[in-house]
Amino acid sequence: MSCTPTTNTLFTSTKLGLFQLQHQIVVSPPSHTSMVSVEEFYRTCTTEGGLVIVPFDTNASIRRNIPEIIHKANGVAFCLVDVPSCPAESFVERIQSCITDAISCGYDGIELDASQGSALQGILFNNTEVVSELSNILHALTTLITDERLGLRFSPFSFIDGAHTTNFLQLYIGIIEYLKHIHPSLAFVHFLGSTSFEDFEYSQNKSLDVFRAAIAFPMSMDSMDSNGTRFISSASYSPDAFKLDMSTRTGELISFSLPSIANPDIVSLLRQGLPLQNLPRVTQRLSDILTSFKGGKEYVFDWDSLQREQVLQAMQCLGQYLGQFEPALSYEGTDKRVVWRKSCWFASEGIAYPLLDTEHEISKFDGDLKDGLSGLVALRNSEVRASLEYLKRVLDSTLVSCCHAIGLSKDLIQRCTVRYRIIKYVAHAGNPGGIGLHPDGNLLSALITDGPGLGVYDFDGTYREPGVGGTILMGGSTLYRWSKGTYLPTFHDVSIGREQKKTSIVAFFNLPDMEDIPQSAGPDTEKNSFFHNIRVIKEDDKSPAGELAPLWKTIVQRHNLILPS
Ligand SMILES: O=C(O)CCC(=O)C(=O)O
Ligand SMILES: [Fe+2]
Repeated sequence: MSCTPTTNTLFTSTKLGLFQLQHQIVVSPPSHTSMVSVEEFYRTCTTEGGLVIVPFDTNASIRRNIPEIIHKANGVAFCLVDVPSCPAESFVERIQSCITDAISCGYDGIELDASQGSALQGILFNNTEVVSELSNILHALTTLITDERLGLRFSPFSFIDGAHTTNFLQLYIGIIEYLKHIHPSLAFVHFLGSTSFEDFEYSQNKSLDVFRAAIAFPMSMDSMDSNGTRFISSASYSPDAFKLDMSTRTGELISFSLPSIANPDIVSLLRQGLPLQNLPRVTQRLSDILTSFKGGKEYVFDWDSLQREQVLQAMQCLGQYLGQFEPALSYEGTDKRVVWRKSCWFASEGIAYPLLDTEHEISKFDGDLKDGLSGLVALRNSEVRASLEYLKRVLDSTLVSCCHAIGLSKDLIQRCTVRYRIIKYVAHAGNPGGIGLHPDGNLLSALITDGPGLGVYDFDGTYREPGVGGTILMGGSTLYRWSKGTYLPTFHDVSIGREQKKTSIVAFFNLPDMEDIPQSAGPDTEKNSFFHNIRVIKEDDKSPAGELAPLWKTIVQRHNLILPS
């Protein structure tokens, strides 16, 4: 991740509302990361006279200190305000009090958060009159702050209550038109085109051009002047993307969120064309994932206590919902074991995309349609949907880290799809049962389970039972094939006792079907792509003479297994 030193307009002085900035890079650390010390971060953040956006901190003494630290480094400090889960009736009052407080702490301006998960986004998009609702809210704030000190943050590609509002493009264009006409001196609009997960930002790979163009109109995008409302974009930029010279093309400000945490001197690194670092914790995790997958072992992402509580609550909700299903027999594994289970599945176009909710869309996925249709019915239950969306976020976040670890290209990650199966195991007519030993037939699986039963069989002969306590990541047989044997699939089974009940959710992350896929660099230098055909892979996985045969042989030998023929 390095590039030649840049001399583009990114590093020229520019106006933002009342302020003169020394460059066009915006530092906007996310609020959810556990920073070692918030104050320490801003102390080491070399703003070089740029804009720094600071999430509103509930700790009053931190709130008071940060603007002064930023001002000492010649920066301009805006405070990002949101009142999480605030009901619509008290929103204006609560946000007014945050703004008053932030101004008294010495912030130069305010960024109102209307991005995914914010109270304002919820209020606006649950309202049929989005623009008039926004107009009322902004009107109530003008007594506290002038437009020149105010910005707004949006994430247009995110979803609300599980789906995009049907006409979201028109809605955002409507908002921009309104802002241009009624609040022409608004400092900026900040559009996010990426989602922040625990370790990495995930680009939605959708262009923000339509919003850029709406702000610039009637001028063209590349002649956007710096006097009016500025456009700030945030789209998981890496220094490589700077070769595109975005800022020169559009005159916009470029915002960095998650990468700034590990690189508080990001402005100077970008100026010098130096690579950005990952946090030491992330670097260590990527290396541990690689080691695990090279040995065919699972990798577990631990939960903190809050996450554990939320995960188990969501799992309980899914378990209860599945309780009403008719049980069905699982497929026969290699060892002919079967288990009664209640199950359905959900699909999404990819990481950070909404769960699909039409039969037409899910029918393209590799999975039995009957269970897929049960999934569509489940999504109509708002509690179930909320639990699924929460778990999807947890699972997606671990998948993103694994993709980085195994070196899946940005483009290829975007083309992969995910199917989420929820399973409740029930006693098999009073008899113990299970799912036979197998590797999953896809690229990567992320699994959360609320009880014991999962067993992992290592190539070195060790057996482990990773259970409740973390998100379990396993390589599949497609990862083995795609990586030309560099990563081994994780062989596992499920054993369910007489009285035992357990609920699991498995995210099956896979390459696009029936397409040529570029392969990772491996020992075979001649063949750099392979044709991915799920059906052929699944057949070959089961065949005693297939590509997995030597792997089966090792597992059977090392674990002294006798598989029924
Ligand atoms: O439920 C579990 O613990 C594992 C499920 C599994 O291996 C599968 O569905 O492929
Ligand atoms: Fe499995």
